[in-house]
Amino acid sequence: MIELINLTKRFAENVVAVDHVNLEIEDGKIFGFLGPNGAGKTTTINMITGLYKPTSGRIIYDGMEFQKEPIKIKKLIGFVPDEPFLFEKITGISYLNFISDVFEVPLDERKKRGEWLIKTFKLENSISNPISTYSHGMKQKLTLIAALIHNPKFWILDEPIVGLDPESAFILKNLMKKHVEAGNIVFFSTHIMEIAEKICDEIAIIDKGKIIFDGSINELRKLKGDKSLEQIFLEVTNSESEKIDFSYLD
Ligand SMILES: Nc1ncnc2c1ncn2[C@@H]1O[C@H](COP(=O)(O)OP(=O)(O)OP(=O)(O)O)[C@@H](O)[C@H]1O
Repeated sequence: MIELINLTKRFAENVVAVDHVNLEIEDGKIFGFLGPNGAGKTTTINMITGLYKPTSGRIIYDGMEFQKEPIKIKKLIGFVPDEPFLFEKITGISYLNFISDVFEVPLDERKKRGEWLIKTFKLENSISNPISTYSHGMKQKLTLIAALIHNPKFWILDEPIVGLDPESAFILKNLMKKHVEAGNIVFFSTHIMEIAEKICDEIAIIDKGKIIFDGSINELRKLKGDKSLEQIFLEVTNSESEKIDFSYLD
């Protein structure tokens, strides 16, 4: 379980990116984190993966306080950031070996799991090439493989589907489902409402740093009527998109 208690990040006196966020993510759930641009998704994800120190509040993984046991918890996390940091000069396989060393993945395990992931994401022909020669999507896939190579319980993925081709997106969605079937947790942010609608057991919508909805999509529909998630999202985030005068383009 992941618990966020009054989690807050203030970047400046008047910039509260994440404002007293309270969330509970149970084992066995795919949790979708939605919100408009600048809502606080990446800031929240950066705090729960240890990249940012919260201004206040608590982050608890399976009863362990993140601030007290960061190393132990980080070993349980597979993190895909919104902008991958990769070493361009080394090869894909050297990068995976480096990450496996950091996470102390035994040789036979990294070989088995690594080879399977490389094959599944169709990177066999490029894994021995320098990362600088990879396309954006190939870098995204390598980042995913590196995040999953130590078989972490908690997958924390910031916009993981952006940049993936339809086949890779399909594979990732199935990996996510399998992962939670085994009692683990997938926490991911997305702007793609169809994906959230299809695969999430639970969602939270954040807007201007505050959680404005937390529950299942069915619960959201009960509150807001039987509309598409996109319509409900635009409504609850007070989007003014319906007021845009597209006739300007005629
Ligand atoms: N390092 C920073 N310094 C100052 N302000 C920041 C910093 N990082 C984020 N912010 C501000 O915090 C708020 C939340 O940003 P965040 O990146 O978390 O949004 P997001 O929901 O991930 O947006 P997007 O969907 O565009 O990726 C924004 O107002 C942003 O300008």
